[in-house]
Amino acid sequence: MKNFYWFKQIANNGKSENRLSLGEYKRAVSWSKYLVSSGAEIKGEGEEEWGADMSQLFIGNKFASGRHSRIYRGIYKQRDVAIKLISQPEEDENLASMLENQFISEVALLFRLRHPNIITFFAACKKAPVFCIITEYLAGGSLRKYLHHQEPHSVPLNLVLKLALDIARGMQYLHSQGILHRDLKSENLLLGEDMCVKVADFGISCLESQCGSTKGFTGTYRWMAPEMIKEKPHTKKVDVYSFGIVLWELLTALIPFDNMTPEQAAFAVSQKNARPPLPPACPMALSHLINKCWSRNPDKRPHFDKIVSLLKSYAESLERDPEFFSSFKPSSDHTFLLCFPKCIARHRSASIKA
Ligand SMILES: Nc1ncnc2c1ncn2[C@@H]1O[C@H](COP(=O)(O)OP(=O)(O)OP(=O)(O)O)[C@@H](O)[C@H]1O
Repeated sequence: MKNFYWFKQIANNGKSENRLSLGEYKRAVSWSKYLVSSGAEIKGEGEEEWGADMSQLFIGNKFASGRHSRIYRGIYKQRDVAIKLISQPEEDENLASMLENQFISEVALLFRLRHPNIITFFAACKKAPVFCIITEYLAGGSLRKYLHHQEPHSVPLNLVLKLALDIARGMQYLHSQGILHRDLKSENLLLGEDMCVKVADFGISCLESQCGSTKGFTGTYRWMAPEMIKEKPHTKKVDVYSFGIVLWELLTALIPFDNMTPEQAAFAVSQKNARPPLPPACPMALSHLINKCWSRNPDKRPHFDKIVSLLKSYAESLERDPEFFSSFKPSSDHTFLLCFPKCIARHRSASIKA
């Protein structure tokens, strides 16, 4: 009875497409029985703050999967939510304890984050071997899915800048909180209303003061900074590298290194300093920024504060003048990012005089 109550379908006016298939229902029940049997029991560090009130949770369809998770739509306290269920495998103790640690760390980080470009966390529940994380549901799906449906090189520049600015603002906030994301990629960027992007999936994120080695992490090589591929000590700048790759994705709508396996891409990036090819039509200002972001030397990569002010000025300039990018050429020296946005103001007054 309790199971039935907990897994009450999302009604949606009784439309059949919102019903769980028998297989999905059985799987959901099998993963959830542990949660249900614990009721709304509150245990463990911090759980009194983030522990879900199970009587308010309704699970609907499974709509996505991660490597060790299944993501369901649902309703929590009358809000549309996504429920990530993570199940520990019985047969692999190491993986089970890694997943538990990831869950604890993801919840602890999400709990303290509040920003329009970061996914909103509502609650979580923990009853080994199943854990759940309840967040706002973002109807637009992942940025990767969106790009997959676009023709290559077809996303308009004003949209590229808007999306990039949302991501950069989310990352600027994250870094201001002393947090490294470490798995920034288009799959972990979700689209909400009005094409607003939100950063999600904090499974391998860490507080800068506590980031240990990445040994054993299965991050995503195509987006991964060379120092992280080499399992060397790393800083916030690993996210700036990944942001450079995401910016390239926005401009091309392609998957980075799609002619290589992830391992080949990792080798090419870390050993041969390979990067995805910049499209010939890429505005020089953006190729300059991307090149800075994915520099081999982390110190040469700009901070998100700089990236945000740069993208904001580009977006404003493009709105005022649709030809802005064809005339604007950033200086190739390293002072460009440092003197920005004065450089743009100087450039604009020079071109007005000319
Ligand atoms: N809140 C949400 N709203 C809409 N879609 C979501 C939401 N959360 C997750 N998704 C979808 O589910 C996919 C997987 O989610 P997520 O990355 O959080 O799972 P994961 O287990 O950490 O995956 P992996 O470890 O394999 O990267 C996302 O790429 C996205 O398509």
